[in-house]
Amino acid sequence: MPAWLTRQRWLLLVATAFSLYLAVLLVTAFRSQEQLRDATEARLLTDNQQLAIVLGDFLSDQRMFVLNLADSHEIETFLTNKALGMSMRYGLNANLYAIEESFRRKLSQKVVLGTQVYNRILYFDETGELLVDTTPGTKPPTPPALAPESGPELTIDGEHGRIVAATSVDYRGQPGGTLMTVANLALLSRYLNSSAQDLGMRQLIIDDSGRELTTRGKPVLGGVASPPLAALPPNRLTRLESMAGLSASELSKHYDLVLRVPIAGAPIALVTILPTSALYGHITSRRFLYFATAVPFVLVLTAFWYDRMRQRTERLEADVRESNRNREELRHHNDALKAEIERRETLERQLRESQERYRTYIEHAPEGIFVADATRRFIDANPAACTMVGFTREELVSMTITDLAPRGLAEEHAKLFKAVQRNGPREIEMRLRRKDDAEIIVHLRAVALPDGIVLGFCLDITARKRAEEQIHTLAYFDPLTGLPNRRLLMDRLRQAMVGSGRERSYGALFMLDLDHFKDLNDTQGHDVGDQLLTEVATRLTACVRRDDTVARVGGDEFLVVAKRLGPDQSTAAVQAELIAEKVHQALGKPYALIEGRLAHYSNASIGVALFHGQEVTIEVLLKQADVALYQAKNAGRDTIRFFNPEMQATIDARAAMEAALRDAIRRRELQLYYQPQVNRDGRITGAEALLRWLPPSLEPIPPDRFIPVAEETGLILPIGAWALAQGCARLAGWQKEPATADLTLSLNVSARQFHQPDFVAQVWGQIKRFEIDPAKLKLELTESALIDRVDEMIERLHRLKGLGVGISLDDFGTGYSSLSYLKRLPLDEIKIDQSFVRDITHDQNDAAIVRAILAMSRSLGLDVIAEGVETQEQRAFLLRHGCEHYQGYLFGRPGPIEDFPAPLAGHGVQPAEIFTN
Ligand SMILES: Nc1nc2c(ncn2[C@@H]2O[C@@H]3COP(=O)(O)O[C@H]4[C@@H](O)[C@H](n5cnc6c(=O)[nH]c(N)nc65)O[C@@H]4COP(=O)(O)O[C@H]3[C@H]2O)c(=O)[nH]1
Repeated sequence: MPAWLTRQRWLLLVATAFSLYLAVLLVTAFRSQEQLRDATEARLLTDNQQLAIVLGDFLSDQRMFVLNLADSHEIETFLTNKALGMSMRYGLNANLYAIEESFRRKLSQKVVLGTQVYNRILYFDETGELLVDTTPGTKPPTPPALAPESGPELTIDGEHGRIVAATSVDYRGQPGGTLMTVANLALLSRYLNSSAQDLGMRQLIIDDSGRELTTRGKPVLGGVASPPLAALPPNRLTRLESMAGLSASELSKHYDLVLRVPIAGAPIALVTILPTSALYGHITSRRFLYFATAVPFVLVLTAFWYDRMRQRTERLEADVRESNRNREELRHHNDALKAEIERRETLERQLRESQERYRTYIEHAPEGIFVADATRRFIDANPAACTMVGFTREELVSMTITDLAPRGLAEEHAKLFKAVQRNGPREIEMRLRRKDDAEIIVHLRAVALPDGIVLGFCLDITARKRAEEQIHTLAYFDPLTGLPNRRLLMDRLRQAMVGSGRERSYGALFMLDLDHFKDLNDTQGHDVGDQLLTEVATRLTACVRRDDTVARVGGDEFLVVAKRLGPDQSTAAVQAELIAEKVHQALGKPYALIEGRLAHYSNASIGVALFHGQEVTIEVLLKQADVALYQAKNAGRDTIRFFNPEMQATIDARAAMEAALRDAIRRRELQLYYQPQVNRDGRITGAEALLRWLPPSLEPIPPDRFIPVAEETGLILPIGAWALAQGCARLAGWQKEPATADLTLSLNVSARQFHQPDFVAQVWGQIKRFEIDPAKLKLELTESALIDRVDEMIERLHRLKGLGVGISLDDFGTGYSSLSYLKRLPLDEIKIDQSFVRDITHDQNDAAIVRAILAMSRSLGLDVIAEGVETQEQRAFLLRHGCEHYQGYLFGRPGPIEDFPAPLAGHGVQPAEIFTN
């Protein structure tokens, strides 16, 4: 079945076919019914015409009858006698009597349908006198004036219900009077179809005024003339409703059709009125047929219309569904669009706000912010940037980044710019040229943006850099000779030892001491002594290779580190001896002091210790050189001595020290001394706990002697743990008394102790154990404790800070820290080393270092405490330059807690047993 032939279509087709079939049937029926209708009408007409002929014949008989009477021999006899002059009395009356008798006979003879046709026969003479009357007694009708030779005249007298026929009597060309017959008008009704009434039809005869003359049964018109009936077109079936005057008449209530057939020879007509049903009752009504014919078409049309409507409805429904779906989609799209618009508006608003916010940040940012496009041309700069380089914003936007480069650095700046564009953010320190041609150092953070734009955040670190450089120079170089000082020497020596191990070659440490230098100083003064030291430095430097190190580590003490002396000990020893000899000779030459006016001869004692990698620690190596120097001096000065196995005795002494320390620990000969720390008003704010070895019946052994041994041997770990517990116990005691509750306690932590992985846990354990306020505990760390595994140590410091403990950086200035490194440490306090404080009032360098440290600490927001303050001058100097915390003999020496100023001494809490071995 094809797709288009759906169930509905199938039904439609069947309905159409059936309807067409029905239509054909109906048309056929319609046509046959029409024929039947025509035939019925024709028969009705024929019937009526035949009846009219019969009636016409009847009337014609009347004429003939009167004509025949006029020609009767009785009348002729009469007229002849009359013409002969016979008088009435004697003959004519007899003739008239004969006429009358003859007439009477004729009357009775003329019978139609069993009824006598004529009622009366009358004969008038030519004057109009009635001669013969078959029915005397009633008023005779008036004879009409007939023209001679004219035929008989027939008058229908509806009023009197008679048909009067009159003819003139002609006697040999002379008028012989008038003869009249009167017939019963009702006789005509006898001819009318009696069965018509049964069929619902009525037949009547009307005159030319429309008056009803005869009727069978009840009169139809009720005696009233109906002119429209008389005016009906003859022999045609006419609908009453179409006729003026009849359409609304009483007649039209019962009848629909009328047929008038004129009757020949008289002014009358036969009228048949009938209802449609009487004529067409057996014929299916045309309306029905129309209707029946129309039904299939209507059905088909309806079906088609229905199908169309159904299709349109389906289409409409589909459209509606589609449109609903579209509307739904549209609504979704609309909602999504609205949400998107709202989201974008919010974003735009946020963007605007954020742009304004960022613009404000940028405008007020302390950092200089430069923006350059892909061609390196500045397109924006904030006020801080303009201030930094001295150009206005308008001037800057007409410049490129290389215009800010100092002479010779343009290419480097351009390269950096390209590198940022290619590889992303860069952080670098660089130099810039100001408008006044001054150079500044900036810390630049450059980031690349889309479209090649580069954003640069600059911090002017010129002042800091200068201070740093100054600190560095002052901290690592001997200001008199320009040689590295002890700190730098230690660093170089450590590097040399590491390098020696890596390169598998020996190196040597030379320790020199000028013989009798003190004498020169004392006799000629410090200036001359300084001249000698400067010259010694020059000669020493000339004796060694460029990458060897010559350092001045004390008044007349010099150290030389020589590297790469050979792969084996003997070669190295030879090389070292050569160098020592060379030095010895160089230093032994005369010195022209005081501008050549004083010739001075000086010798040096030299101790040499070879090293190979890190077979011994740096401290041991120094000790070895020291021992060798000691030997040289003992040997009468001006000599060179190598450290040798015999010198091992000194080392052994160290081992003995370790053993003694172990015993001391066991015997609990260690004790914490407390040295007060004060503020600018001299009020005690806390104390530093310092370890003391107190052997019975001997002088206390200072920590400088036993702590290095403890560190080397690892004994510092239990000692440090004990000191921590002891310190916390002391703090707990202080916390109990209002007078001491605010005191802080600084505890020294050695590098080895700090490097223990569980160190933070140990500290926390003691804090919990003694329930102390962690903020009152300060841990003092030296820079050397933080040099290895920097990130891990910084993270550990952060965890300590997280406990609430304070962190103090001990011996500041003696280490190697750069400011940028220090910035990363979470410090609370910096402790200026006593070596700087000692000569602060008369040594410009130390004073400058201390000033720089104080300024730097201020900028980093750190507290500063100066240690080793012994004099009021030192305190005054420090106070003047912003140092507000002090520690030193001026305020109190380290001592047992009992010596601590009352009432601060009392109330200690004894920790439990501390030593495990
Ligand atoms: N000339 C002079 N010296 C002053 C003055 N004021 C204080 N001092 C001394 O300076 C040193 C300060 O301690 P430090 O720098 O931490 O230096 C300490 C510290 O590094 C270490 N040390 C002391 N106790 C401990 C401890 O419990 N554990 C660890 N790991 N090291 C400790 O031993 C070093 C030396 O300690 P001490 O001999 O007690 O020496 C102490 C102290 O007595 C002064 O006005 N003039």
